[in-house]
Amino acid sequence: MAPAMTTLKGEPLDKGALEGLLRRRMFFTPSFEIYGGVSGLYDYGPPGTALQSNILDVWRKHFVLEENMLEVDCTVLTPEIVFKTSGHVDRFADWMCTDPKSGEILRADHFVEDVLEARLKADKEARGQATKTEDKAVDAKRAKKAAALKQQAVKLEDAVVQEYEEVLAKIDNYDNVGLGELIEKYDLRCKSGERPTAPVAFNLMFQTSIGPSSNLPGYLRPETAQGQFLNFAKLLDFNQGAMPFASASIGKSYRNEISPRGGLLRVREFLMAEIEHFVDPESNKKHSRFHEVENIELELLPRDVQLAGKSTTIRKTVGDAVKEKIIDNETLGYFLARIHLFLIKIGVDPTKLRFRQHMANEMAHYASDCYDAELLTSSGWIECVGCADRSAYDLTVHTKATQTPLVVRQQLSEPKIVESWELEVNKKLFGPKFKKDAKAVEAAVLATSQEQREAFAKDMETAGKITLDVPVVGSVELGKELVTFEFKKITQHVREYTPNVIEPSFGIGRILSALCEHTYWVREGDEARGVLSFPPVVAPTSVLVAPLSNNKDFTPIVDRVSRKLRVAGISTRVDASSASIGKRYARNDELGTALGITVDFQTVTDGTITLRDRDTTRQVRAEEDKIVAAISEIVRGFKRWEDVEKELPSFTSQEQ
Ligand SMILES: Nc1ncnc2c1ncn2[C@@H]1O[C@H](COP(=O)(O)OP(=O)(O)OP(=O)(O)O)[C@@H](O)[C@H]1O
Repeated sequence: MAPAMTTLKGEPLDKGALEGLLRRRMFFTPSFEIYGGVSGLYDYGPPGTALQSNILDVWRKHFVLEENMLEVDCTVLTPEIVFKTSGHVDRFADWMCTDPKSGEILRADHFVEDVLEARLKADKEARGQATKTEDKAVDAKRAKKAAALKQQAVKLEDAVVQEYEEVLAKIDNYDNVGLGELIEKYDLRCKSGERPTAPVAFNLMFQTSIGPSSNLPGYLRPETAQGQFLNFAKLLDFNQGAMPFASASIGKSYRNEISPRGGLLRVREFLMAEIEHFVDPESNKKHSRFHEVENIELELLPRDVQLAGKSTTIRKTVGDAVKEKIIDNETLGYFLARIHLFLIKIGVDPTKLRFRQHMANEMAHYASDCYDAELLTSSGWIECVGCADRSAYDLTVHTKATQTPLVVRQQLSEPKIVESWELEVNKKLFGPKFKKDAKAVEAAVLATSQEQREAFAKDMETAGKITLDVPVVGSVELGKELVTFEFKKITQHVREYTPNVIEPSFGIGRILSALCEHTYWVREGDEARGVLSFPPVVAPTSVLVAPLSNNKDFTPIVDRVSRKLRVAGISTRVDASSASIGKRYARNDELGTALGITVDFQTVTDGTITLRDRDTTRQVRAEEDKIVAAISEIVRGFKRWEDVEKELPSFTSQEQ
């Protein structure tokens, strides 16, 4: 089981208090609430929206700008043929079962997980109680009673506890049959007391139809990736044919989750930021910048550890993990390290971050290896970034389906002699014979593989014709007069290959939600108050500007300071309300505002203002321009509060 969740200061997390804060301060809120809401749909309020856009800003700088990625923005609406080809129509599904009595729909793996975890929890509590009674037993009679209680209270045998823990460690590896067997073996019951129905596949995509005639079926995309793959040839051209390169995209995705839960953790509409890094498979997936990250240490939970029923991570440098093949290749290792650095930069607690390798059955249908960046939350360890090696799967299937070569043509420095089945098409006869389908038929002939050509050459010799399946057109017969096959030795000046793809895929809502838990703590005082210690680079608002009172002399100064901050591109919020300065600070601590400026009577006389740090509540005092410059450095991540404190005189006030 996942360890108990703590706050930034190591206290047990009061989830209810944090949720109350996030709701009260409108970080996010259920959509359509006044109509009763729809589960799995959330709106973001002002601080949530600002936090999200700051996380995205860091993401763009950390990945897109740093690596010259080609950012695209593709459509959400996607024709069915795309997802049929990519395999999503047939396989993008979760296992679902039903409570036969109440009709409640359950996600089968979550159901098994929940029941086993609840049993383990009850067992743990019972054991704890029995031990306490035992400790207190001073005479023989009471000791006997305590022993009897222990017998009664402990419901699970040690071996069963171990079995449950082993099942939970590899829960993602079970398919419908496996989950069904677990339900039967452990007699798992729904809330109604009944056993659920056998798990069946439920496709997670939202179906729709495009256009008024309803004859073009489509789906809302469940990931942004396909748009990037379909544009591969154009992107390669844009990149002047240079490999490797990466595309990136930020956009909404949609999944009809069986049972949304955990607030933003499992929703039906969510923002993804995805990278598709295209790499030559013959390069051993080496990465030219690997040396920059090879000494970074990661907490890894490899597949074999989980299969052994364990969940203890191993700490390794990325360099060693790649050498030892715990991480398959440099490019995958490079991105895991870059993901680690990004998450730390935005404020994720490094002690609540691990990288878990997928088990064979858990991997999406397109992936050949996958590591998830998981963050510890009050709902346990949650996947927030998936980093999959999608091999050449997507580009290959789309090439086949469309006869559009999504490949790289690499000029060889030395020509290569290869033996190959070549074909010749008689274009003059194609037009009259196939009319409007001529182009499609020709493309299908040209797209045939070496194996197909060899078989067709034999068919042509024996039967004098071949039969070819042409997408959309159907089955077509071609005689010798239309196409001929010949085995030739040819000199190749160009190597043609389908790139492999490494895909880091970020769920922004999950990251944001986990970040709120990781940065939350409670400041004790006359009244305990929540604080969200976001790093200044992502804090929803960088600076609070607060006049000490509503004295009219303060107004022009407040206006001038906030204008200067705005001109410097620093997000600012003026709070000239009548609440005490302490209350205004506390409100902004809950909002995660990084810094606070106060304009007071001294400002009117000597032009100095104070600057307060949210986390320490310590203050410095200096001239307006010096303070604005210091804020600018902190917000851009160039200086820390401690550096500013060394440079500017400190200031003490009663209400910090
Ligand atoms: N329903 C969802 N709500 C919020 N974020 C999601 C959801 N599904 C996926 N994500 C985010 O998108 C990222 C990439 O999606 P991916 O397909 O790898 O997820 P997944 O393996 O299907 O997730 P899970 O197993 O938790 O359903 C995830 O790491 C997660 O952050």
